[in-house]
Amino acid sequence: MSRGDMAKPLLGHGSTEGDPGVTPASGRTIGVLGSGDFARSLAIRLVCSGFKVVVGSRNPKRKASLFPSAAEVTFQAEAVKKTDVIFVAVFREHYSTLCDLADVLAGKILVDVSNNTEINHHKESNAEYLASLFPASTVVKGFNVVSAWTLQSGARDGNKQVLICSNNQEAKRTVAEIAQVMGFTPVDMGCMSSACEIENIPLRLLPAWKIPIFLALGLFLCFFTYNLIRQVIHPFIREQKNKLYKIPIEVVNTTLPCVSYVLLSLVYLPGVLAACSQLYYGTKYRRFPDWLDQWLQHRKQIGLLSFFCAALHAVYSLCLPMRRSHRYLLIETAVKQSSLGFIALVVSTLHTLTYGWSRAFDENQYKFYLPPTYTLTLLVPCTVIIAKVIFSLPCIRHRLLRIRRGWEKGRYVKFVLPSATGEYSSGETSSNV
Ligand SMILES: Cc1cc2nc3c(=O)[nH]c(=O)nc-3n(C[C@H](O)[C@H](O)[C@H](O)COP(=O)(O)OP(=O)(O)OC[C@H]3O[C@@H](n4cnc5c(N)ncnc54)[C@H](O)[C@@H]3O)c2cc1C
Ligand SMILES: NC(=O)C1=CN([C@@H]2O[C@H](COP(=O)(O)OP(=O)(O)OC[C@H]3O[C@@H](n4cnc5c(N)ncnc54)[C@H](OP(=O)(O)O)[C@@H]3O)[C@@H](O)[C@H]2O)C=CC1
Ligand code: HEM
Ligand SMILES: [Cu+2]
Ligand SMILES: [Fe+3]
Repeated sequence: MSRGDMAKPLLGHGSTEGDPGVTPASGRTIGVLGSGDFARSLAIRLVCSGFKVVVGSRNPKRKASLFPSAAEVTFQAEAVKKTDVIFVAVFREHYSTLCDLADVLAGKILVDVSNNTEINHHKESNAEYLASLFPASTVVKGFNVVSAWTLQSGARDGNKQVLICSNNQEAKRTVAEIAQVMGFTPVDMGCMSSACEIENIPLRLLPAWKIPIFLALGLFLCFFTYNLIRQVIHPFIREQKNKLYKIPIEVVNTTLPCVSYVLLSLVYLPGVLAACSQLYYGTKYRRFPDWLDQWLQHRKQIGLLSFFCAALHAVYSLCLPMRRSHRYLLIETAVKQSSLGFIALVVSTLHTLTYGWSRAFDENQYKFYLPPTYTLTLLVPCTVIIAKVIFSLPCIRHRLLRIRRGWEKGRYVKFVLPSATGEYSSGETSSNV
């Protein structure tokens, strides 16, 4: 999705002077249908921004106490009569229950703030559905990208942008003004056909974390089981020693750095695979397979989870009663933490190599022939580092850099024979920097 057009605000400086027929945004009465979380936060925000607010509820008496006293809470039909801009803070599933209001809503602006629970769950967007239920009203899509929490806590933190779309320019302008008075930055997303895209935006945030979180949990489970066998089950079977007390702290604290470490290397592995693919096909214009594309896009989240596990490990370790021999390790790991990224990967690996080397050949360390966790965690990171070193060899690096600037192997082959005109004497001419 291109974000370029999201950056420009809809209005310059919230000027309303030019329109004689339009009441100045602030001081206007705004309606809110529904009395849920979003409606409440919206009402608070509107009141704070100087608007008069009328809330329409099916049960105004019971809900009135939830709203600021400056907001009027009344029956749906009553509320709608008092205003011509109404926020519909009701779930899509309940839109049809509002149909009785169609007459009073005629000619007014309805703002659809709804989100979806699944991407493209319905054929048409919620806003288009609302518009089809109320053909005499004007529907504007907006505000769904801000959460009830952001509305209440103010737009200072988090996203200040409010994406708006509608088929009616005038209505869109009115809603944009309201957003601006409320302290948001309205962004014009064009006509109603953009509503579906706008509704799916909040959902995209979750899938970005889904795969990395499952990955981290999966790794955690694997390493946990592995360490459990080595640290608890093995002593129990071989020496009849009960070491269950080790589970909550020691086993977890051995598992966390391993997960963190492997996750960190998984941040760099897709870049290596990308380079392999580009070198193999000799072009950067060939689309990667979907899994690699997904992986490249999830690197940031994987990296953050890795950092999170390392931080948790650090907290665990610092809270543990520390043996003297661990001081040395502590200093070293503290140094490790200060330099994040690829350097951290290399340093962690060097550290683990030196620390794990002696263990790798010590037979006592092989419980049930299972190598120490250290040795195991080294596999992926070492692959990544070796690959990175190989790719930094001048000849390969040069080729990779050329590919990433647009040079293509295919074209090189095609033009390698000097043509009659001598125009393409070398492959270099086809690289466009
Ligand atoms: C979501 C996503 C999808 C992608 N899909 C494709 C695809 O379908 N097909 C395809 O061929 N590529 C694709 N790319 C690859 C992209 O163009 C980069 O070549 C690749 O991601 C580089 O790997 P990296 O991020 O690990 O590189 P980094 O680790 O960031 O960089 C590795 C080295 O290469 C250098 N480098 C990186 N990019 C460039 C550049 N553009 N010009 C010069 N030097 C550079 C860096 O300076 C560094 O030295 C995709 C990238 C992403 C994020
Ligand atoms: N919560 C959030 O952070 C965000 C919510 N949204 C959107 O805002 C809308 C409302 O969300 P939210 O406030 O969280 O939901 P709630 O469930 O908290 O509130 C929904 C409200 O709808 C009203 N309503 C009207 N008709 C019906 C009906 N037939 N059945 C049930 N309720 C009805 C109810 O008010 P009453 O009983 O007074 O009539 C109820 O309080 C949704 O479309 C959601 O997607 C968008 C962005 C963020
Ligand atoms: C302040 C920060 C840190 C402190 C105080 C710390 C402390 C410790 C301690 C005490 C141990 C021994 C645990 C045991 O054997 O039971 C340990 C092990 C380990 N630490 Fe850290 N650590 C820190 C940060 C990190 C970081 C950032 C990494 C890298 C991701 C890391 C990777 C490891 C690894 C791989 C082990 C070995 C686990 C095993 O026994 O198999 N540590 N750390
Ligand atoms: Cu886009
Ligand atoms: Fe949709």
